[in-house]
Amino acid sequence: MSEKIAVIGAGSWGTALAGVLADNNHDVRLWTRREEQATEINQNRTNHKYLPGFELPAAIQASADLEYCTSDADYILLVVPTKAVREMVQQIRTFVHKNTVLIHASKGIEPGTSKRISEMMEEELLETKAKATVVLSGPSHAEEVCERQPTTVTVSSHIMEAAEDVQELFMNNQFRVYTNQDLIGVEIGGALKNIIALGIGMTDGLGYGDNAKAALMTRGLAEIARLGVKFGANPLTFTGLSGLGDLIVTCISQHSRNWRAGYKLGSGNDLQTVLEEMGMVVEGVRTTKAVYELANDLDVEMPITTALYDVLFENKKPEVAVQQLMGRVRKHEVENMSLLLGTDFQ
Ligand SMILES: NC(=O)C1=CN([C@@H]2O[C@H](COP(=O)(O)OP(=O)(O)OC[C@H]3O[C@@H](n4cnc5c(N)ncnc54)[C@H](OP(=O)(O)O)[C@@H]3O)[C@@H](O)[C@H]2O)C=CC1
Ligand SMILES: O=C(CO)COP(=O)(O)O
Repeated sequence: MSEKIAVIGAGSWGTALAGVLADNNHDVRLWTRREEQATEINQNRTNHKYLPGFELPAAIQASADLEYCTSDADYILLVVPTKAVREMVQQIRTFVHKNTVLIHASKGIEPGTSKRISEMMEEELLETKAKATVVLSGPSHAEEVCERQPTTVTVSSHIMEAAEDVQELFMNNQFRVYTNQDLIGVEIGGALKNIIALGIGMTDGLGYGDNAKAALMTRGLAEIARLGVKFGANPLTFTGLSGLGDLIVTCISQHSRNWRAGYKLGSGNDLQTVLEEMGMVVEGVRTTKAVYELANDLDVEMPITTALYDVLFENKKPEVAVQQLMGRVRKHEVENMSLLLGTDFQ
């Protein structure tokens, strides 16, 4: 069945997901805040800034008119950087009604409030009630989705029926969608893997090898799970697509902006210059700040996040941060995880 779907955000991920939905014969309206980008997409079938070299499906209708895109949409998919989520929900909430399913595909935690994306969305909806909020997350770089390479993701919601509807919306032979009941775990895994990818980029920039990469990924996943479980997440979610899966792809892929930014930092560039050069969102930077604050408030041990925070915001040299991580007091590897598994999780 063809559904009407508004995609809010014509960056790389919003455009790629609009392409999946267009391939599935839905009525797709892609909102951009730039009129000239809407014209480019509609006339040339390209998005040269974010997805150079790709031809977009003819069925995507781009527009800078938010009302045209959202007013009678069955689904509204929000795909903007975390820092823009609140202002976008404020703009779309007059077009949300009790049958609208809100989906988001962003990955981040808000500094200052420590909120997940779905929490920010629900706050900004005020008294407006949508049918459900659903998150879509997992190992999925936009470029490979546009190439229609095999990709798997997870959708999660407190309302399982809505998650299943969203699964149906996106599923096709190249894009396989799983459901997961653990909304908290799915959002935390997707946001926090960016911190570890920045760290791995940094060690690559410093010239360290695969041992360092494997160490950071493994111990990084342990600290992501440690924080997630504190919020009631199911530890097994972190072994799934939105946890380990996304951690792997973001740490090893040539497409990862977080890895690339980390690499430039490890090669000696300063943060300001790196972010200006990227021209695309590097979510891990703000998420490192948010999670560092959260870990301190909750007294959760997150040594890799702390090391990254010191490099990004306290001018610590990356090589010094690595030495300090390696010189920490000795630990038992699985002790914490077995404690986690004894915790009451959903
Ligand atoms: N790219 C990917 O492969 C994946 C990305 N994600 C996540 O998706 C989210 C979006 O990232 P992505 O598409 O990659 O980002 P990009 O950097 O590719 O594009 C950012 C988009 O957001 C728009 N934007 C920026 N600030 C605002 C604002 N204040 N109000 C409205 N729109 C704004 C930009 O518009 P303009 O061009 O006008 O500046 C642009 O369309 C992130 O959370 C990311 O982690 C998740 C999975 C995969
Ligand atoms: O989340 C992503 C892949 O699943 C995108 O990661 P980057 O933002 O690092 O490119």
